[in-house]
Amino acid sequence: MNSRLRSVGVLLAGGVGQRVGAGRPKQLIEVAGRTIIEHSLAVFERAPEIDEVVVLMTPGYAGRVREIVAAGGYRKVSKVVDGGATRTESTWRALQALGDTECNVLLHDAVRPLLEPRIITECVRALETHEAVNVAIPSSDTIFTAVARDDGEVIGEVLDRSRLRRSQTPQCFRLSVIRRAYELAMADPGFAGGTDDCGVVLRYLPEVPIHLVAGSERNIKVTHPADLHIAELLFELPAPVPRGGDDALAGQVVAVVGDTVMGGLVADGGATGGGAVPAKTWGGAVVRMLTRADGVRAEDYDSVAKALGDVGPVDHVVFAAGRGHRGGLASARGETVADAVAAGHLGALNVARAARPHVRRSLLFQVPPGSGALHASCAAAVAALTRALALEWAADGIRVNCVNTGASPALAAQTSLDILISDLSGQVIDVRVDGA
Ligand SMILES: Nc1ccn([C@@H]2O[C@H](COP(=O)(O)OP(=O)(O)OP(=O)(O)O)[C@@H](O)[C@H]2O)c(=O)n1
Ligand SMILES: C[C@](O)(CO)[C@H](O)COP(=O)(O)O
Repeated sequence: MNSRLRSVGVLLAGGVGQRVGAGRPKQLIEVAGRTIIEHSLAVFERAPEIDEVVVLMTPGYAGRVREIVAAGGYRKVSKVVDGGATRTESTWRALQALGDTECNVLLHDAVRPLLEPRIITECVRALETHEAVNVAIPSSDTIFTAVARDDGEVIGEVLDRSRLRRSQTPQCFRLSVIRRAYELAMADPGFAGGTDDCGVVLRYLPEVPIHLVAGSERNIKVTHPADLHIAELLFELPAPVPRGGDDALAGQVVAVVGDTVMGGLVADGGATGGGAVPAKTWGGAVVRMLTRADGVRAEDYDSVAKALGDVGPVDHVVFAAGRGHRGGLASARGETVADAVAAGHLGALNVARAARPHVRRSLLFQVPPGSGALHASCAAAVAALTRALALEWAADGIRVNCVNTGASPALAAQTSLDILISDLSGQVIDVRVDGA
């Protein structure tokens, strides 16, 4: 089969969100700093496998989506179309909007904003050899049928859980296949719609096997009010970080501001004191260390801006200047508090501001180990900065992440490397403790 087909992501956002009951479509509610639909848009925009995105929006709200698309710089969005009265009708309208050229179609509930890039990758790969693909996870609950009686419901049959899966999205098809299934459905007076697109293919093209790709517990559908809170919390949970190889950063330039976290690491790589040094442990990148010994103090914006300006364009900037503190706040000296805030929080803000004109790919904040209220409040400030800045810089393709480092510089280095080469953004991640 043709593995070079275009892949079109279709965001089904035509619903009204009656069960959430917010008085407006739930996909326009903000979670973790941006609307639910924008989270979904961002995942498809960033996915290298996706060529084009089409949005089906609740009638009356297409203008709002166009504003979000323009403000966020979502260049893959080609059309914003009015959705239909049901999910099925919205899919049908999407298929009519897609033209005649064969392509892969990934139909995704816009209200599943936590879709992982890995799932898109696996779906598009599966479409190279299958015409229909669904995303599903096992059920951790026992599922049974309910039988109605006069005095209420009773259990009918307990189903074999090992064979049950919970269906998610995207549901993915060759365009000609899903279109054919829908044409047959629409011509069938007995077709009463359904709750998903795979059901339509299963019913009208039973000869087409629907291949399964592993979904994720994170990929929830915001359906009820409580799901808004769950989604908010899930956004704060670190996403899985793929493991980077030894030369993952080959050909790239990394500027590291500070050496409280990374000093030992770069020495391992053969640092010779402030210049450009090839650091094996940094995946083959050229690392520029900008340290206090060279007059670069994170709490002093001008010194950071000058140093980064002298380095010029860099692929990644790493903030490694925070100083971890331990002990109770009440007994801390004034200078200790000022030092923690200056080097940690203010330093992170300064490095971000100074890095912006030069950084091409990502900014990583490294939070050193520490304990107590002083340390926790500085770490929380950097975490909040990470999430907010990731949204501010997303339109320019610059990712922002944070790693809570542990005692081992080697593990901090590996986790940091993994984050730099990933496509994660807005993530606050604890260092890998397993070294895996
Ligand atoms: N006419 C419709 C109905 C639903 N959807 C989309 O299908 C996805 C899953 O549907 P659901 O969770 O049921 O959303 P709503 O229909 O908005 O919710 P409710 O049933 O509570 O009104 C959502 O992204 C929703 O916007 C759609 O595109 N067109
Ligand atoms: C497509 C779906 O998300 C798969 O689980 C689900 O069937 C949508 O159902 P809804 O009733 O439209 O929310």
